[in-house]
Amino acid sequence: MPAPFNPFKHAIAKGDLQLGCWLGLADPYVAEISAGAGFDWLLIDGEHAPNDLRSITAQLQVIAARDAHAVVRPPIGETWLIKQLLDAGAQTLLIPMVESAEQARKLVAAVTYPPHGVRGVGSALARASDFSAIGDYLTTARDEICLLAQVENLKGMAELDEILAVDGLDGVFIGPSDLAADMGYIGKAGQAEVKEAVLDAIQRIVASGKAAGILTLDEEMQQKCRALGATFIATEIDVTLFARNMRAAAAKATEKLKRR
Ligand SMILES: O=C(O)C(=O)C[C@H](O)[C@@H](O)CO
Repeated sequence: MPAPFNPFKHAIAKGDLQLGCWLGLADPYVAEISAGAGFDWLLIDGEHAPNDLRSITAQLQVIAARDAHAVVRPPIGETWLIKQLLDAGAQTLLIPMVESAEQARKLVAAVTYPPHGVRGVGSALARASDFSAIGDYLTTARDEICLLAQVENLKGMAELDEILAVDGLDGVFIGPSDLAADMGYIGKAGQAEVKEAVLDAIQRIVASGKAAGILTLDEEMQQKCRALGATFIATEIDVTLFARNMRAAAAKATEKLKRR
């Protein structure tokens, strides 16, 4: 029996749009609710949210029971951390702060078993192999792993063409917030110069034949990125959705019931 089919990997390879939501509340209950909401993919954020291997695993478990696909972002693209996340059952990884082809090649090696890569063999213990129930996991896992690189600073943008030429990399995600900061517009991802750089990068990624992705709450940017051929677009963030609605609810109740 082979490794589980990765619908997200094959969908973005065909150019099929996959709509996603960022999960930063770092809770399996929220992940389960989100997984039933109708998004195609959910980003479990280990970079900016209070996630660790156990909380990421718990979210992988609940999402697996629904139709959404889990994408995991580690805080950094370290080989040992990638090994742990893949063994925990993550099949799609979004690696932040990729800024060179050499770095991208090391990431490809980290998700590939020897002799072509350096992923450590531990499938006997791993949720990824259904605890050894998937007999052909070791020889089929790589075919269903989707590796995505985040390019989100000026160095990475300058190296984008070389990064796109790396075999084994499925797609490139442009991070508008970090890119804006490195361009000198911190907190201003909507700055015209930033938007122009993002759209140019999306166009180059699509032209290279790899999948292009982004997270943007700006509906105009979502439409423009899709029009350029972006296939994995995150349109919401659970933290901002929750915080915004909680504040609005408190204000509404205060307005109606408590005259200060
Ligand atoms: O740079 C970006 O934009 C991203 O990588 C997304 C952010 O990390 C995410 O936390 C939303 O701000």
